[in-house]
Amino acid sequence: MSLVNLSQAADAKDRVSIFEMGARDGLQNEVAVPTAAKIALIESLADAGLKRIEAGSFVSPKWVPQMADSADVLKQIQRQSGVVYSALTPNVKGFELALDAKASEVAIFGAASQSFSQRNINCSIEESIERFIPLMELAKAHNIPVRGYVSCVLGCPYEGEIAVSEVARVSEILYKMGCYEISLGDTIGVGTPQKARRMLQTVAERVPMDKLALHFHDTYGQALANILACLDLGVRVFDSSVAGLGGCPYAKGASGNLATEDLVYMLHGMGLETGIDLQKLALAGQAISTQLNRNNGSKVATALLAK
Ligand SMILES: CC(C)(COP(=O)([O-])OP(=O)([O-])OC[C@H]1O[C@@H](n2cnc3c(N)ncnc32)[C@H](O)[C@@H]1OP(=O)([O-])[O-])[C@@H](O)C(=O)NCCC(=O)NCCSC(=O)C[C@@](C)(O)CC(=O)[O-]
Repeated sequence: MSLVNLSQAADAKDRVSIFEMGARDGLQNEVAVPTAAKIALIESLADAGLKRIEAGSFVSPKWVPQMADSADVLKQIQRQSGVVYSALTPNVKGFELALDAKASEVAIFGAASQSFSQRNINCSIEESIERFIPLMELAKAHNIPVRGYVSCVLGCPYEGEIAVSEVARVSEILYKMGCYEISLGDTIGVGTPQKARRMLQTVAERVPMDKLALHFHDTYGQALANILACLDLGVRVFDSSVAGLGGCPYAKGASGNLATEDLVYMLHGMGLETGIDLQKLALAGQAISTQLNRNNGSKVATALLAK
């Protein structure tokens, strides 16, 4: 049996939803990005047709100073109707700040690895779940949708291999707590196609496939292959980062998410719709790359803009 039923994936004229991570997952690792540049990035992403944009995070500014201006960013962006501007919130304090800044939705973030949980949010997996309970209650009371992340689904920078059963267990807990979607994060980008596929299949036994998203960092250049290997299982939500920005400050060596431009190019090539204008997206990625004085991490954008 072939790894991927490409014809089935390509025949499905359905839409794919992309959650853009550049302004949060991307910029959380970059020093001294002016607030105005973050705002310009987010506005240009919405102009390019992105409908789901993670705009910042309300975490401790001592832990992640790069995100300390998230309230200013969310308060100052010109919003487009139909676009979701979300923020990470690890606890009630973060949720209250996100609410005040009028985030359209928030995300809680847990992990399938105890060591990563401890390093990233200073508590065990079980303690993190306890912290999320009052946040979920508040979100429900305010009618704010909550997304859930599970990190280290294909490996941990501190523990190595992570059991897929543990990924499925944590995913199911977050889903049953009320997260409307669970994003499965290959935080350090070590996954390969068959592993990714097996992991998704196992999680989908406990959380419906249409409530799952894939969030693959591209450290080893496997992210696009992993997504391709998972597409025919029915997953239709992917997290990616314009110009391949980013990485996690608590996962040493982790590079950015898969570049959104590269993902969109592949999906369009397969006949799948994203609603994204690739040329505008490439220009948005180039602008922030120039601002950061770094090479554009998207091969597709580099090729398109060289024409
Ligand atoms: C979770 C905490 C806060 C626990 O940190 P802690 O030190 O255990 O928290 P605490 O409750 O003891 O509070 C300590 C201080 O932080 C403040 N504080 C407490 N909470 C907040 C808040 N929400 N916003 C602002 N300030 C906050 C609090 O007020 C206090 O201030 P002080 O009295 O010392 O001045 C900390 O560990 C933290 O901020 N971690 C953030 C880590 C992070 O942002 N990591 C990157 C994002 S996750 C990621 O990238 C992975 C993902 C999602 O993309 C998926 C993937 O790729 O796998």
